[in-house]
Amino acid sequence: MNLITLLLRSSWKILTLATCIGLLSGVSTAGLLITINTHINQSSLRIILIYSFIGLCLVKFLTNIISKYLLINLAEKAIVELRLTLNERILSAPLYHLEKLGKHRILATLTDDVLAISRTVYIIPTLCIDMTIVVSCLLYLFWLSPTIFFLVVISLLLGIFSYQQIAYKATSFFTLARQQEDRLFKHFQSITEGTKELKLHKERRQIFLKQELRETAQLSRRNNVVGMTIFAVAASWGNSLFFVVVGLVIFALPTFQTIPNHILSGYALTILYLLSPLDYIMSAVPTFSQATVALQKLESLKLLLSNRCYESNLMNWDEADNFCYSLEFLGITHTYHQDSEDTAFTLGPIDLTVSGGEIVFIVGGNGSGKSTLIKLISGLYIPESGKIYFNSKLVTTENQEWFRQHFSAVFSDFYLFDNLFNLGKNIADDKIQDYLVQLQVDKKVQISNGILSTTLLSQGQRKRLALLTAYLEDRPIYVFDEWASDQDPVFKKIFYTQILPELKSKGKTVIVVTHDDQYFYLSDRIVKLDYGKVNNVYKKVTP
Ligand SMILES: Nc1ncnc2c1ncn2[C@@H]1O[C@H](COP(=O)(O)OP(=O)(O)OP(=O)(O)O)[C@@H](O)[C@H]1O
Repeated sequence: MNLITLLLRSSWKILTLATCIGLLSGVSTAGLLITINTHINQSSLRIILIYSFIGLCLVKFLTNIISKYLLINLAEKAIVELRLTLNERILSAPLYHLEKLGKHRILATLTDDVLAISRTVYIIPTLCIDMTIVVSCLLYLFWLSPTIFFLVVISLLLGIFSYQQIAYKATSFFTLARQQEDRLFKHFQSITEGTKELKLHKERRQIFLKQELRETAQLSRRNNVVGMTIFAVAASWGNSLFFVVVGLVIFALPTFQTIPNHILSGYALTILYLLSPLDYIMSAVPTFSQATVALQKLESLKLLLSNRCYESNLMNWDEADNFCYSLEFLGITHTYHQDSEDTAFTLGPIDLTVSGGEIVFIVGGNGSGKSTLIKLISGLYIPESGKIYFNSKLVTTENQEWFRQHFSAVFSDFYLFDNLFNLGKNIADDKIQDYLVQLQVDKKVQISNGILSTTLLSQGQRKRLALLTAYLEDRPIYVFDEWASDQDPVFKKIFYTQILPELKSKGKTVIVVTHDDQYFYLSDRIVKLDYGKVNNVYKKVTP
């Protein structure tokens, strides 16, 4: 995808209209130059020239404004669409792919790359008009004298070719600078997520600021400066080349053959006029190069290309079932591929069948694969091998999105949304208030129009609100990843002895990752994991 297709996709009609009006603006500029040159080479003042001059000034003024207005609108639309598409694609990309990229790369893309592309889109309006001016002026020069025109064009091509060679070198520095940006965002993430640790440890903070952050920022700055300087040199070279052409036309050519005065003045006037639009075009090239680097980055992250997943999200699925009769996993596996395959972790193959209304506990030591298993179970990871059947229906890449809609989950690294309306359900505030009382957070949080008054709470309280969200979702399968680990003993007991049995009595399937062995007896089944393999499946344990 390049910038032009991005703009074309936004609205090709506006682009065509703006280009036509821009063309008119360019032609009126050439007309103005012709009028001025004709007047300079005439002894008497002709009224028609004055009217033409005024008329062309007016056309140039109006077409300039209209064309720029249309293109600015188009540019804004393209940027909004790029932002929205990018966010949609991120959400539809496979979770494992996003985890591998890391938050810092995704943030760098959403901020830096979008900004680099936006900057380009903003200069496009003036660029289009300037290009039409250049083309119209060149046509005028051809009309004045085809022979001199070819001389000018050869010099121009020479200039463009040498400029391109230099520009190519400069782009490689922009690519290096962009790589540093990813590292820079990783440092920003350390600052926002590691504030407490950095505040507490002076030496760590200073080493981080001076060695890591400053070094990366300097490296990025240096590469950008080198790239920009190369472009500045190239632009000056191109500019000087034009004066060389003017010199050749005015001083050198007349010594070989007689050239009429109106042609000489026409050439000098037009070439000098061309300097300004050409300068703008040349100064726009670095911005274009940075945008190209940004677009290449987007494509290398495979965010714009994950069409398959994206389209599967847009397909119309059957309504999600409201009961889980059976959930079968046959030989499912997942591997976290590492640079060295020796350290890669593989979960599975796992065979497991869960029925509706069953409470299953998943237990095991740290790093045994419990969280990975529930990501596979809930359809967030696509199994590398094996099959999943939900209510006897085979789950495939195409209906993965539909499958996921049967789960409500509170993960250990959950995110709490304050707007409960985005659940797509119309639930009265009074009902939610009752739940807040049951969860003992009513003194801290109020609900108004489906929005929680605050989410700035203790981790245990936030988890209770996440549980409330899951409750309201009212889906057939519930998944809790160490939900009770942050709860006080009283509420932990309420969770295991009241909330879980209540869900079960409603026919919900409940899958709980837990270390709380004193409550193991409440489960219908315990799946014990040991380094990615199912070690044991215990049937109901008695207290
Ligand atoms: N995104 C990831 N990329 C690479 N490896 C990962 C990733 N997530 C987990 N792992 C590895 O997979 C293994 C299992 O991790 P997992 O989080 O599933 O374990 P767990 O049983 O939930 O552990 P804990 O009880 O500590 O939460 C670990 O060895 C971990 O290093």
